[in-house]
Amino acid sequence: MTTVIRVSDVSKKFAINANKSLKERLINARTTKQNKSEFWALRDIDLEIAAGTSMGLIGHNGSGKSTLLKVIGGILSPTDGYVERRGRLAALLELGAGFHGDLTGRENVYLNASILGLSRADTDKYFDSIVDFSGIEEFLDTQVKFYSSGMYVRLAFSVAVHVDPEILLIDEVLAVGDEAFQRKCLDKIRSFMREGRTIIFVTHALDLVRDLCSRAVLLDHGVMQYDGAPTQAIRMIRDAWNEEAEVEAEQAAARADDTVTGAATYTPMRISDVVITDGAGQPKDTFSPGEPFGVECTVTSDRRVTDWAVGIKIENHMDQNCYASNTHLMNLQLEPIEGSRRVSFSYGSIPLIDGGYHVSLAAHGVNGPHYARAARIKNFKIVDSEWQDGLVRMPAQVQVRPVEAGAARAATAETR
Ligand SMILES: Nc1ncnc2c1ncn2[C@@H]1O[C@H](COP(=O)(O)OP(=O)(O)OP(=O)(O)O)[C@@H](O)[C@H]1O
Repeated sequence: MTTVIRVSDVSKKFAINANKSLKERLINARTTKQNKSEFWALRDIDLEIAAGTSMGLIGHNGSGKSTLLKVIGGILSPTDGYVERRGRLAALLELGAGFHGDLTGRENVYLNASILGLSRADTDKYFDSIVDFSGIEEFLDTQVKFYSSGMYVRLAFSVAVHVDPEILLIDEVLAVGDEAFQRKCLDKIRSFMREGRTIIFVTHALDLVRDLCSRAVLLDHGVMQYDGAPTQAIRMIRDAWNEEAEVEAEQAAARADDTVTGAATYTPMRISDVVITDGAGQPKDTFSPGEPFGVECTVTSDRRVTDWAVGIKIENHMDQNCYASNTHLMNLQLEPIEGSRRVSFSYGSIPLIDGGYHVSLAAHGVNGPHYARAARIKNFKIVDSEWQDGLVRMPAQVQVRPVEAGAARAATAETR
């Protein structure tokens, strides 16, 4: 396998100026040096990237992904170490980079294409196709400073993929395009991959990394935490998010005792001793999809309340609501409460996909006010070796059979 990019022992340091404004800088000109602090955005990164690799760079905000992509693209030079590249490279790094605001879209196509190494004659040849792909023909003679961010990206992506790059670097910019254009870009990226080109992209869309990449690099505070299979990198980042969520949950739990709200009539209730279980009362926090699952809590009311219900909600790490219900919707008529009640929700199976989840509970009137909330009070994890998109894990039977009699045998597959 030919190596097209080699990143050797790369570190990148930025100087951060404490004097933010020009005025501050002028006033403190003499002490500028003292007001500068250093910050390492990347530390000791080594990567060898073979031709045809599709690699995703993932990590939390500020972990160094864009910096690494810029260093790979030669837009930033490393403080230590070096980068070697082989082959024509096109990069979509920052919105509008490579574009001149006062020039029209048409003029920028020529300018940008020449920066990316395409001759005037070749640009003439590809021009119609570039414009056609971008879908912004009617704005071609408008200065790009009047473009929306989506229009910028449409034109920039279109130029980048028409200059016949062997290496394509893409930062999060595609996210600003509308859904139809994003789909078109992804189709183009897939066809680039089939042609054996090398693609490196930065994204927060983990599903995309799983779908498109053969390799993923996980950065954490500028340090490479993992380099390998996308599924493992995604699991590691989700675990890190879960840990953060657990800290939040602990803080929420600490507050839960006094998370009592009422409408005009204040009715103090408390939710405490929340446990995630195996559906039969045993504490458990990691499940396979389809396993029994349960949540228990104690609801306490200092005074008699006749109209009450308990609600439960499960959200994923993207804050998407995966499930919500309450005892009233489950047709359970609760006896009036005064004192404490142990409430347990049991489910025969938990049909969610691999990932981390948060459980929230609430006590409220059947149609009325909230008496107590315990938001994101507990977390649990679903671990699944088979990857699926969406929210729910649906057991499936698939059969592919020949239409012509006797042509081939039917293929069947089953997931539980
Ligand atoms: N030109 C710069 N001068 C000073 N600090 C910088 C500069 N560029 C980036 N940084 C800092 O370096 C760190 C890494 O930034 P970078 O943009 O590479 O992170 P990222 O992982 O791409 O983040 P995000 O997911 O938010 O886009 C951040 O703390 C950022 O503030």
